[in-house]
Amino acid sequence: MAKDNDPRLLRGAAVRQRILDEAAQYIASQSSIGKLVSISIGEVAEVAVYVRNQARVAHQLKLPFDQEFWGSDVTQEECKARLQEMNDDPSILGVILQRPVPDHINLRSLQSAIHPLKDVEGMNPASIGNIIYNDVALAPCTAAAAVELIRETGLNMEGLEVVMVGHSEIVGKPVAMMLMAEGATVTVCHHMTRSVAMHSRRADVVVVAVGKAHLLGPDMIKPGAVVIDIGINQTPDGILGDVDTEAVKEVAGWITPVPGGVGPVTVAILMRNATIAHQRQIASGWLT
Ligand SMILES: Nc1nc(=O)c2c([nH]1)NC[C@@H]1CN(c3ccc(C(=O)N[C@@H](CCC(=O)O)C(=O)O)cc3)C=[N+]21
Repeated sequence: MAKDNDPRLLRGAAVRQRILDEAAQYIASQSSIGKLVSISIGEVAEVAVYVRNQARVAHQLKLPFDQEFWGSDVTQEECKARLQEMNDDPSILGVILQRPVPDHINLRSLQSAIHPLKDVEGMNPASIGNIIYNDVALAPCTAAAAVELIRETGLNMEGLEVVMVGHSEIVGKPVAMMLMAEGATVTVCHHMTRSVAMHSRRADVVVVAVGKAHLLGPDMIKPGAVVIDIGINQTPDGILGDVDTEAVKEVAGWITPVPGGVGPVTVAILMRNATIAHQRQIASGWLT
């Protein structure tokens, strides 16, 4: 196992603390602030882990927090009605809808039902479009966490060759857009890409968000590359990332561990997004 002070490990702790300190300061400066509500539909292990950490950190920050668990038999109409109520509830600051949702639920329709000013994950189609215009202030949390960790290396992002492995709407695509906004040259690989290795081997930075344990091996990166592992795979050996960390860290220049890398920063970004939503609600005259 990597030693704690292994310089090749790009840990999330320092980035997380900076972001949380800023959010805590903002929250303390407000006479009052609404609550962040996290909605889960059905039982999903990695969602439970995420929501538990949201609750813990919100409590530390003194940010009011609520979690709602909707049964996997909930109907689309019931979901939309509840989201509409939340949009109109002044005690609620923002809403995050955990993924995945049961197959019978139309996720995009629900994301659209969360008012953009309460959309703390930036996944309402009206919100995610901002990223195309380089407005990345309020972006999907995991994607923003990956970008913050690349920035932590100190590498100049302009012209940086980045390969994003995975093209999900909540991670892969936002990461690609956000890094392009920083001037990087981004290649996005996915399940139809003929050879991922052909692309990843020439990359300065490889970001992996596929959901396949140890998908990325040491032969798939060039020496000194930055490797950002966004995978959270439940396996009989515990939670593994999408990268074979022990083998890849012998070749990489930096590599984010799982746990201890992107995950903790994701939670911090969500808290920051909540404070940004609050500022936007004030700017829009919703709040005084
Ligand atoms: N709309 C939506 N957005 C998400 O961002 C989202 C989601 N749905 N569904 C579930 C996944 C999973 N996810 C995690 C985030 C942080 C940790 C985390 O804090 N991990 C810690 C360890 C956690 C622990 O073991 O306590 C770490 O990696 O160090 C885990 C999982 C976000 N997700």
